Amino acid sequence: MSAPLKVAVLGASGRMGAEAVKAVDAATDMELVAALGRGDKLEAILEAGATHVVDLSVPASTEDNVRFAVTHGLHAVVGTTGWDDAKRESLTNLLAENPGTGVLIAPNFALGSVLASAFAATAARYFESVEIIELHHPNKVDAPSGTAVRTAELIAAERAAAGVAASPDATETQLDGARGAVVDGIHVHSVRLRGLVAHQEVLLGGEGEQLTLRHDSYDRASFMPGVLLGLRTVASRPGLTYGLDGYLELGR
Ligand SMILES: NC(=O)C1=CN([C@@H]2O[C@H](COP(=O)(O)OP(=O)(O)OC[C@H]3O[C@@H](n4cnc5c(N)ncnc54)[C@H](OP(=O)(O)O)[C@@H]3O)[C@@H](O)[C@H]2O)C=CC1
Ligand SMILES: O=C(O)C1=N[C@H](C(=O)O)C[C@H](O)C1
Repeated sequence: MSAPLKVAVLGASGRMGAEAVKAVDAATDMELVAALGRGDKLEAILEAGATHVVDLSVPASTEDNVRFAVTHGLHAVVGTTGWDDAKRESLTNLLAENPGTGVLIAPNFALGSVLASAFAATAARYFESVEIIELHHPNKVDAPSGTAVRTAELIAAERAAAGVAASPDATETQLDGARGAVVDGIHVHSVRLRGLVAHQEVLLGGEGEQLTLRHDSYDRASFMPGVLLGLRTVASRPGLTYGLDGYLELGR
């Protein structure tokens, strides 16, 4: 049997971080060597001998955390939101200077969510209209969700490749925001409601019909198989992988 992966969790006291600490602790092929929160020195990861980092902190700190890990040759599995095109490009350049190091940025670790986004992208070329509704707990710090942004990107890419026109919309809005945010031409609506965890619907409309693809995370345990899959795979995938779909055989 190979030696256990030595894992450090960043954002360890948060909703997701605490769940990841439990999941890593319970995995027989992993050893939790550090659990860091706000204010802890990143050098503690090195002192603990970590080979892998899980970042589940906040958008304001995730870039510094991951760049620190990569600079020291540690593989990183990242669930924190806020990784826009410019930040991912800059990270790709840093990874080129540190060959052999892998980073997975996964907007959503739930396998059902990853599949739902892939199904939505496949379906999107066959429908005239498409919009996304994401629904989350009210303590979420950002909107739209990283998952919705990623889903919109995948849908837009498929529609562009198929030469599908923009969704029809003759609306003149009376109030700013009434039609949600627009990501790559796709309207995204964000709901924040007590009692929710993480949910998304992709609405696909055609003449006389609608297809709705909905995914629900009722518990943060739903994200843990994806976190563990990421940890087990990331070292064998040097460079940056954006989306857990990159590690799954989705037949696309
Ligand atoms: N990819 C996925 O599947 C999922 C991703 N997420 C994303 O993960 C992130 C965290 O979500 P959630 O757990 O709900 O948020 P929380 O606010 O519950 O947790 C974030 C934690 O990070 C801590 N923190 C702040 N700054 C730092 C730092 N510099 N280094 C280390 N830790 C720090 C916070 O401490 P303090 O409280 O003191 O600020 C807090 O404990 C979000 O971006 C969210 O969108 C969430 C669920 C699933
Ligand atoms: O903050 C959350 O809770 C979640 N964040 C991620 C996102 O922004 O997509 C993943 C999931 O939706 C839960």
